[in-house]
Amino acid sequence: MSSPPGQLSERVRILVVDDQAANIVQIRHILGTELETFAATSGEQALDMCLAAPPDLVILDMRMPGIGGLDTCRRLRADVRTQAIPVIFVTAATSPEDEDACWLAGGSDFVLKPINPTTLQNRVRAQLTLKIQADQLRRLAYLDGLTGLPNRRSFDERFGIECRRAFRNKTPLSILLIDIDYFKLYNDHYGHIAGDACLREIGHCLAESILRPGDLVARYGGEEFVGLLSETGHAGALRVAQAILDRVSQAKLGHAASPIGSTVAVSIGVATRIVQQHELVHEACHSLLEQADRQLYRAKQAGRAGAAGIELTT
Ligand SMILES: Nc1nc2c(ncn2[C@@H]2O[C@H](COP(=O)(O)OP(=O)(O)OP(=O)(O)O)[C@@H](O)[C@H]2O)c(=O)[nH]1
Repeated sequence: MSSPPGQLSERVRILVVDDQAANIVQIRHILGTELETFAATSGEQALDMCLAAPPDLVILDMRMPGIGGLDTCRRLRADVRTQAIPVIFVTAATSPEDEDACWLAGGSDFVLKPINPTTLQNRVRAQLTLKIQADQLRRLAYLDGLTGLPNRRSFDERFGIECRRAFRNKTPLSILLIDIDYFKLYNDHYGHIAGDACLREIGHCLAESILRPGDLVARYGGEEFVGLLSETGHAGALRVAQAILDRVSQAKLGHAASPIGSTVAVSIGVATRIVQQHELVHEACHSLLEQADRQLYRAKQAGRAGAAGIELTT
């Protein structure tokens, strides 16, 4: 399959799902070797594969034993981890009801059997082009352009999800607010371009210190970053804060204008809480952020280059 220049240059992965091995072979042959294809022979297997490593496109046989193509598509759409994967149905059915069922299940397009190779190639190309563009937009919307870390919007969305999870499971949730010390003086002394490079370097230090898969580190705004540590009690959060202080200190980024030392340092405010049954989740989480901000202020007042924390038990 030859792709339009510049459109499908990324290495894309396509999952072909059909209970008949011969159909899988035919589709893979039509798509050629330029695109990476892999196969599943049931809806159940396809769902597992999509969760383990989401493909860029699923080509799905409508009628299969087990959960079938329509149900497989519905389940992909119902899960946030897989809902953005486009699905092209392959179907022998031609009635308007069957067509409708494909769209209603969340299909992006469909191709009739017997498969016309050119039709399949063109529809695959169209869906992949849209998917790549949508991925790029998502990246722009959710990543901070300067540091490459998740941005404030990513944090806000994840914070809401983690607050509700912490409330359901009665597990502690910790927030770290991290602020570069005397960053205005850094900018004044070295200039804004060096300031931007410093922000990138600190972002890198944070990403290396906040390591658990469920954790998130994001740029909160300006020279402030935020760490979200799910299922983490106060002692654990203070340990992560110390790891950040150590990592930033090891980076030895010169700060000749700093009143407190010769290298860039950060201050960290830490707050931990278990959301109680009687509380409104939204308010409890808002107060967690507020408390982390107060602790950051305390860390600054205490001389900077350190952390202050509070464990909230209401
Ligand atoms: N280079 C650069 N500077 C930024 C960016 N965002 C915010 N800043 C600067 O960060 C500085 C923050 O200064 P302040 O809030 O006064 O705090 P500070 O100098 O770090 O002092 P303390 O926080 O009290 O230790 C300001 O000079 C902002 O212009 C950015 O994206 N790039």
